[in-house]
Amino acid sequence: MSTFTIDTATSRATPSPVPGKRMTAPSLRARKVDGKTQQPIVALTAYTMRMAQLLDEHCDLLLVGDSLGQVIYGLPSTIPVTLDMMINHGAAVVRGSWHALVAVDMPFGSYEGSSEQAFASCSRVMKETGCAAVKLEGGEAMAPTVRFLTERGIPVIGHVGLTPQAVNTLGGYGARGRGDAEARKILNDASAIAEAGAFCIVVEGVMEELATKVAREVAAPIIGIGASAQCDGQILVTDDMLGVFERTPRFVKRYDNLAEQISNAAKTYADEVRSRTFPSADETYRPKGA
Ligand SMILES: Nc1nc(=O)c2c([nH]1)NC[C@@H]1CN(c3ccc(C(=O)N[C@@H](CCC(=O)O)C(=O)O)cc3)CN21
Ligand SMILES: CC(C)C(=O)C(=O)O
Ligand SMILES: [Mg+2]
Repeated sequence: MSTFTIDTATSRATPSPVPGKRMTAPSLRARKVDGKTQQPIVALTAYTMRMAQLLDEHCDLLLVGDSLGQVIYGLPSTIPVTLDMMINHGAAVVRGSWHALVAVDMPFGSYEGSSEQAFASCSRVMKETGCAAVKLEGGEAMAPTVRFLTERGIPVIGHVGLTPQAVNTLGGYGARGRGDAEARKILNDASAIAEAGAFCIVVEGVMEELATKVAREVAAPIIGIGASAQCDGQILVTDDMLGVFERTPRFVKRYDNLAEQISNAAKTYADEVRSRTFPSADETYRPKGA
C-alpha cells in the first residue's frame, strides 16, 4: 500500500507511488508490438477509493468511467455526468491505487467543442485528480483533438463503436458494425484515433469479425468490451461483473452475485434489530471486568 500526503492547497491527497511502479501510457502501449500482444491488458472501472484498493493489484488499467452516472448516481444515461463528478471520483481512485494506470473518462460536453476546450477540461482533470491519462469517445472527427492533447502531454485512450455519449444520435445501445458501411466507418475511426496518438483504444459493442479486423489493423492495443476475445485487452464495468448492478448488457459476465449477498446481509441485520438480538454483549460498551 502506498503512503499519501494531503495537498493543503487543494485538500486532495496526492499518492506517492513506489517510484517507477505505476503503469504508464507508454508501458501499456508497448504491450502490442508489430501487431502482437503477449500479455492482454486487464482493465476494470473504479469509482471509489476502496474499490480501487481492491482491484489495483489485479489490473493494468483502472478507468474512472462516466458509467458512474448510471451506476453511482442513478441517472438515465451518461449525458448528464459533469466534470466535477469525474474529478471527485477520479481523485478517490488515484488515492486508492499505486500499481494500475488510472484513466478518467471525459464527460459529454467537456471536450467535443474544440481542441482548446478539450485541453482545458483534460488538464483540469489531470491536475485535480493526479490521473495520468484520459479517455474520450469519438472517431475520425475527434482525431485532431487527440493529436492536440497528446502533443501537449496528455495521454489519450480512444473509444469507438458503441459510444454511449452518442446514444441520442445512435438511437440506443444496440451492437454496432453489423453492416459493411458501418463496419468500415468504425475501423476507419479506430485507425484515425490511433494515428493521432491514442495509446489504447476501447472498442465497445461490435461484431467479432469487425473487432478482429480492428485488432489486426490498428497498431495501438485494442481494449474490448462486448467486442469478442480477439482484442488486445478487456474491460468491464466492475459493478456489472460483481453482480451489484443487475440491469446489464449481454456482453457482461457475472463473476459474483454481490447484490444477493448485500441484500441477505441487510435482511439478517434488519431481523436482528427487530428481534433485539443485535447488538449483543460483544458489541456493547460496559465497564472493564463487568
Ligand atoms: N453498468 C453499466 N455497464 C455498462 O457497460 C455501461 C454503463 N453502465 N453505462 C454506460 C454504458 C452504456 N452501455 C450499455 C448500456 C446498455 C446496453 C444494452 O442494454 N444492450 C443490449 C442491447 C440493447 C439494444 O439492442 O438496443 C444488450 O442486450 O446487450 C449496452 C451497453 C455500456 N456502458
Ligand atoms: C465501459 C467503459 C469502457 C466506459 O466507458 C465507462 O465505464 O464509462
Ligand atoms: Mg464511458
